Amino acid sequence: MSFGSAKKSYHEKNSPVQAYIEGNFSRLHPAQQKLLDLTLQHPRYRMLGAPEVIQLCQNLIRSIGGKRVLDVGTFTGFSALGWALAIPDDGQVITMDINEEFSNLGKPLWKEANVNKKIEPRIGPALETLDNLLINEAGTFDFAFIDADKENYSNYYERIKRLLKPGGILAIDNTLWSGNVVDPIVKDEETEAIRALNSVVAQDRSVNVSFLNIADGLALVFKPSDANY
Ligand SMILES: C[S@@+](CC[C@H](N)C(=O)[O-])C[C@H]1O[C@@H](n2cnc3c(N)ncnc32)[C@H](O)[C@@H]1O
Repeated sequence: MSFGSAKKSYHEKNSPVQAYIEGNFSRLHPAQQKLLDLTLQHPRYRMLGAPEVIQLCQNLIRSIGGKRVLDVGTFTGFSALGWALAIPDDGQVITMDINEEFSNLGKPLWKEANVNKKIEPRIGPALETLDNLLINEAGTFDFAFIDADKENYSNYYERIKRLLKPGGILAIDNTLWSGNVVDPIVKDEETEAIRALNSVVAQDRSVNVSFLNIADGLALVFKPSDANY
């Protein structure tokens, strides 16, 4: 089996199907489009979240009336901007990264979209930020997006389940990892970490799940409205 084409970066794919979907259904705010264009010039642009994943998650946030969002992995702030645009004025996005500089690209666009006051960057290892939030804010978040270091995906999952409100939604990005998760030859640490997380999610009967073959793979985890954890 060949995974050659699947291993191309999502942002380098340019199929007619993708062009059709983007051409007809993309609803990026002008500030999102600017940040997308700017980030694509960044040397590490491959880390950028896929626009249709961001749009899907924005729609989920709007549908559940989400106000408080956790964003694990800020990079240039493209995902954080999406969540901030989807929540009301009194909402809050806590976005986490170990690198403070990446988000300097996005901050002027957060301001341009007039959502900067809703976004709170927390610099440092996301695991520490989540542990600190667990002290007083368990069960208070409507939506979370995991998109940082793959080795910690299972740790993020376990913490975020408790930080979400009953009825809250968690989206986990890159769960296909360019197809590597189904390629038995690939055994690097990141691939193994994503496989381990996928296996935990697949077997976790305390949540509802959907695994989407969109962009680089997206696992959606729904905390039931009667959850008691
Ligand atoms: C894939 S990028 C995030 C992309 C962003 N969500 C978007 O939609 O454009 C991953 C980010 O996670 C950050 N990161 C890596 N390890 C981390 C850690 N232990 N704690 C917090 N952030 C981390 C990296 O610095 C990088 O900016």
